[in-house]
Amino acid sequence: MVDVADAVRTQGLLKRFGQQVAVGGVDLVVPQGSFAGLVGPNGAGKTTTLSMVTGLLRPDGGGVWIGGADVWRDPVAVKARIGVLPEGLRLFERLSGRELLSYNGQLRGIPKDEVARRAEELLRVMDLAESADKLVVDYSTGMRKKIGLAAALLHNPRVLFLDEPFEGVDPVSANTLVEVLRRYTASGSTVVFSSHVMELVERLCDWVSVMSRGRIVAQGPLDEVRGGRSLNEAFLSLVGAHAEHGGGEEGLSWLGATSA
Ligand SMILES: Nc1ncnc2c1ncn2[C@@H]1O[C@H](COP(=O)(O)OP(=O)(O)OP(=O)(O)O)[C@@H](O)[C@H]1O
Repeated sequence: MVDVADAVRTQGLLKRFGQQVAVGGVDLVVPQGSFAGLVGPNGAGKTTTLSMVTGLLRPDGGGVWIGGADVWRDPVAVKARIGVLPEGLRLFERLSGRELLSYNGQLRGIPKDEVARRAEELLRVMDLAESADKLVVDYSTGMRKKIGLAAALLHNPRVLFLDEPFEGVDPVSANTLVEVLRRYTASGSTVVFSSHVMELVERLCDWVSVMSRGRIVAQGPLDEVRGGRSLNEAFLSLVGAHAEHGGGEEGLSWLGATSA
């Protein structure tokens, strides 16, 4: 049964690329109002999962529900409820930050005056007011993440999906992002973000899903998944650090200074 109290739920989500199973039957659950982290080693299937959950990549099997609505049967209704900051963020480079927000708001069908009001507030909160008329192509990595997040928030979605939102973002900008996201979840909205940075997930999240090799290997409230350890220790024991990456200290005997 699909519980509408869940912001996100997938059942048996499956994706193959040729012979390779990238996502092999994922049952992801994120309760409403969570600040949820999706973690896993490189290639675990996080981006592929998030792409299917947000309606960007068609699954080969299984289902996805957001607030109880089927993403692939009812995409228009679902897309009105979600905001997405995808990996490798593609933006309209030849627009200014302000124009980008205005264009996004109009695409979402929000009245022009309201778009302008929200855009100004978002630009101010994101510390982008001074760069609002600069072209996006001239933005730095952190500025791109911030304008991408502003664009994803403009229509006030109920669930926000962020793929590696803090990658390449300096600590000051990261703090700004965190403050905005905290305020957003405090009002009952849900954030789902993927990350490799365990300390960040531990600091921000109250819910964690751990993926390894295309499957969920642990999922639940942060403290339950940690089980009295640091999230990093729990993560390493869950994903089997040595098995997954083909051993640790052995090999590379040629690397480093030698006395010979
Ligand atoms: N378009 C594609 N074509 C072929 N294989 C793909 C494609 N996209 C992903 N894969 C494969 O699917 C697997 C999962 O990739 P995915 O990008 O979802 O992992 P990830 O957990 O997001 O990794 P990372 O942390 O490195 O970003 C990988 O083995 C990857 O090589």
